[in-house]
Amino acid sequence: MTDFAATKAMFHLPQGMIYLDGNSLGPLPLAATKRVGAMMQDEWGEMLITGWNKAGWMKKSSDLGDRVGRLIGAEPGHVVMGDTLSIKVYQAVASALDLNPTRKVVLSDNGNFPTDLYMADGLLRSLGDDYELRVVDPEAVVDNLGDDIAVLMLTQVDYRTGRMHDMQAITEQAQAKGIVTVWDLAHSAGALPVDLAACNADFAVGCSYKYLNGGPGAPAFIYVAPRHADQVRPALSGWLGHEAPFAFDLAYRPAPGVERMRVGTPPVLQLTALEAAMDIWDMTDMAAVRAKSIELCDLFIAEVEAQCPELTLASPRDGQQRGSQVSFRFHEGYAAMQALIARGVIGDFRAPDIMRFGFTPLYTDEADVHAAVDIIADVMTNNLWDRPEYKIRSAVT
Ligand SMILES: Cc1ncc(COP(=O)(O)O)c(C=O)c1O
Ligand SMILES: Nc1c(O)cccc1C(=O)C[C@H](N)C(=O)O
Repeated sequence: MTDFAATKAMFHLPQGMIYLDGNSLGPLPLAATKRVGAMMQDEWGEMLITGWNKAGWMKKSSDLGDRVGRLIGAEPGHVVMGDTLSIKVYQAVASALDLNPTRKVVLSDNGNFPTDLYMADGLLRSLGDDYELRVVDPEAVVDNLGDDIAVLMLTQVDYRTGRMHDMQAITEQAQAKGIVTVWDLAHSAGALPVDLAACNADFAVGCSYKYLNGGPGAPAFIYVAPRHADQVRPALSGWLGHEAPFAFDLAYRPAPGVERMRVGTPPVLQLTALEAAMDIWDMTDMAAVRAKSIELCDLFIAEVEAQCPELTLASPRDGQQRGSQVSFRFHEGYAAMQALIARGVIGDFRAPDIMRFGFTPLYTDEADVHAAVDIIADVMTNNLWDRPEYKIRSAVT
């Protein structure tokens, strides 16, 4: 059981705004302001360098890794926080390739978030001309699990449409072909129950600024399965992944387990904000979050389809096949989203024509869905999007 009215009261939700973009950046947990303020004052301010020991700054990456790990079905001690997701993708793919040294191909799909493809491409280019990044349609992944594939790198939930890959089935099929798997859980962690251990996943990565509500720039996480954790060789062999960072040895020796995936100094202010967010997650049950998320998404789809025939559903209709977002296609989707934002309904736009809305039961309820749909219907029925100022694209969309 989760008391969603209680969790909603724990966030700062600006007056007059219906926030449907927690799939990109979660809102501020009220306790974070005080907690980060106190950390700055009492720890950074008063303790200075001694804070690393006295305030336990160095342990935060693994303590929080375990708290995030609970939401994604990781074995305790097998998730660590740090760096950006792009970096964690690079590390996971590099280590996965290293476990499969006779093969040279990384397989992914064209629904993946571009940075994952860019990072894999950059890594493979540095390894030599005989390495290849092969990108296929999401529906063609299973048919392309050939004997030459070393690593399968997929994002479980498509950032544009919310379509989900079946992690358990695909992992099993890939491993049967000798392929090592890397799952990006950016749109899964905090959005739906994930069970990495039950899926026998090899590596997983994700970010903490979306559904987890750790704030802009919050650190990423990485999971390495227990059977690989003491075997993998980190490609980014930073000193904090060393067995004895403060021995200052000139030779690199990896730390035991997933700790070796740490690179450099942890972002302590961001980790402190994430602690406040995880206090809320500690009160929740992912099965209840999932049930509520499907209810909210289904309600939104039904109401939008009843009132806005101009919009075409781009997400799977079946809640079990969908993450925690709903996307609609509209030829002037960018302008329509700007018109909505101007009226307090915050979603986002993904090229070429997708209007994307995230549903986050911790702080979004049925009343928000009804209120948002009223405004969407007004914008669509009365063509309120058709104004030149809504067509000027900003740098960040
Ligand atoms: C699937 C996925 N991977 C990676 C990223 C980005 O990673 P980073 O935190 O490095 O910006 C995002 C979103 O920004 C994403 O949706
Ligand atoms: N990480 C972001 C950023 O730094 C700025 C703006 C947006 C983002 C995002 O997270 C985008 C997101 N991954 C997406 O699904 O589109």
